[in-house]
Amino acid sequence: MVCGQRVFLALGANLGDRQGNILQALQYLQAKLEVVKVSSFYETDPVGYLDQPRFLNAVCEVETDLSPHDLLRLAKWVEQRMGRTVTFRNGPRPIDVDVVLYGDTVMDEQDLTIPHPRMAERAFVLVPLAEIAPDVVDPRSRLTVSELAQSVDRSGVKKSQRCLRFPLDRDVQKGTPEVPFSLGRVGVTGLERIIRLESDRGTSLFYAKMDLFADLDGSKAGVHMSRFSEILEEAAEEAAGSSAPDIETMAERLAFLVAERQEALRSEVRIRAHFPLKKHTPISGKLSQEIYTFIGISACDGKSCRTVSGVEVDGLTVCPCAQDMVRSHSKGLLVSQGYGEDEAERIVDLLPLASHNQRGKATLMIGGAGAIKAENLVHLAEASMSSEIYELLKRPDEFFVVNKAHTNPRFVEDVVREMLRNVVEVSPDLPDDSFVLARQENFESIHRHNAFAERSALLGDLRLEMEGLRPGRPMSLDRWLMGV
Ligand SMILES: Nc1ncnc2c1ncn2[C@@H]1O[C@H](COP(=O)(O)OP(=O)(O)OP(=O)(O)O)[C@@H](O)[C@H]1O
Ligand SMILES: Nc1nc2c(c(=O)[nH]1)N=C(CO)CN2
Repeated sequence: MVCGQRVFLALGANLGDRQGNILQALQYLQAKLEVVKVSSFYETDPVGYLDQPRFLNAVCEVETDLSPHDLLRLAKWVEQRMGRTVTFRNGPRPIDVDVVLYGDTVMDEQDLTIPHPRMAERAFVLVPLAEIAPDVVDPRSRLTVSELAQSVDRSGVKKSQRCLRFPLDRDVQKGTPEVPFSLGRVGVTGLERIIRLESDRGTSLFYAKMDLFADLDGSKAGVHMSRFSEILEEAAEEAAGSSAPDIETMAERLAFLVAERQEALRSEVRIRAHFPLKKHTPISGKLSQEIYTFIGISACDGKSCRTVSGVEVDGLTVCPCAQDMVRSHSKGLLVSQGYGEDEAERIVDLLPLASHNQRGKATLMIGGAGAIKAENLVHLAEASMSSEIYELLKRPDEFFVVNKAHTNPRFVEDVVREMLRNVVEVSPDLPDDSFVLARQENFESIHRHNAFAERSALLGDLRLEMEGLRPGRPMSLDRWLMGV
C-alpha cells in the first residue's frame, strides 16, 4: 500500500443484534488492520430489496498494508465468520463489509470494484462517510464525499445512539441506602496512566498508577459505581492530558477535579510513578541511570488541598548485630593466637568486619506548604541507609559501596531515625505543622521475612523530640490528610 492512503469500509447489519454485529465485525477486522475512526451508527431504510428489516449502518476508516484484494478477502472472512450465508443480492444479512474507498485507487476487476460501484447513490454509506471524512475525494467523480452526500436523498438515514436496551423497572441506586453509613473513600484503585510532568529535560512522559477516591454521604445511595468511575476516568484524562510541574501538583489537580465532579466533601488522590535520575558512580565517575518511585498524595475538601510528596528508594543495609558477633569472634581468634587483649581490640577496630547485608526500601514523605521536592528527598533517604546502590558499578565503585555499607551498619530502626534527623536538620524553614513519614523495609538475606520500621509525625513534634523536650507524638498520614 502507498503510504498515506485513506481506506474506508462500510458496515451494515439487519439481522440479529445489529449493533453487536457491527462492533464484533470491527473487532475481527482489527486482527489484520488498525481501525482509526468509526462513524456514528445510523438506522437506515432498506435499499434495493425493500421487504426486509431496517439496517444499522456505519463506516470506518482503517490503516492497513493489505492490498485491495487482501482487504476484500478479510471482509469476506469477517462476514463468513459471523455466520453470513449466501442469500441474494441486497438481501438480509447479520453483517456486510464492503470496501468503499482505497485512497485514490480506481479499479474495475471481476470480483472487486473500487470505489464501491454503488457508493455514490447510497445515503447509508455517504452520510456516515461524510461524518468522518467530508473532504475525501471520490477518485471516480472527483467530488468530495460531502458533495456526494448532499446529492442523495438522506431521508431514510437517521443517526442512532449506541445503547443497550433492557427493561428497567426500578433504579436501585436512586433509593436511599438500606444501611445509611457514609463511606470514607469510594473510587478506583490501580488506574494506570501515562502522565506528563516537567523535568529538567522539558516535558516528559511517565508511567503512573493512581488511586482516586471521594467520600460518600450516608444518604447518597444514588451513585452508580460505573458512573462514578466514569467521572473519575474523565477527570483523570483531563488532568493527565496537560503537564504538571511535579507529581504532587498533578495529585493536587486531580483531587480538586474529583471533589468538584463528585460534589464530594472530601477527595483523595494517590499517584506513584517511576522516575529516572542520573547519578555518577562514586569512584569511576561513570554516569548511571537510577529508577526511583515518586509519590504524590493529595486530599481536597473542595477549597484547599493537603498534599504530600514522597519517594521510595532502594539501598543497602548491613546488620550491626551480626557484625558485632563477627567482631567478638574475630577478637577471640586473635587472642587464641597469642595476641594480647588490647592489641586484639585495636585490630578488630581497624579491620572491616563481615555481616549479613540486604537490599532495603526507604520511603520518605513530606507534606505541607513548601515541602521538599521528591527529587531532593531521594538523596535524604539514600543517605540514611548503610549505603546507596547503583545500577552500574565498576570494581572500585563496588568496593566503595561494600566498604561504606560495612562502616555504617544500620538496623531498620536506625534508617528511619536517620531519615527523620536528616529532614529536621535540612528544613529549619518548614512550618511545624508539616507532615513527615519515614519508613524502612529490609528484605532480609538471612530470613524469608522482612524487617520493618516506621514513624510519622508533625515536623514540630519531631523538632521537640530531637531536643529531648517532648516524648514522641504520632500523627498518621490519614489523620494529617484529614486535617484532624
Ligand atoms: N468494493 C467492493 N467491496 C465489497 N465487495 C465487492 C466490491 N466490489 C466488488 N465486490 C464484489 O461483490 C460481491 C458481492 O458482494 P456482497 O455480497 O457484499 O453484495 P451485496 O452486499 O448483496 O450487494 P452490494 O455489493 O450492492 O453491497 C463480492 O463477493 C465481491 O466480490
Ligand atoms: N439501508 C441499507 N440498505 C441496504 C444495505 C445496507 O447496508 N443498508 N445493504 C445492501 C447490500 O449491500 C442493500 N441494501
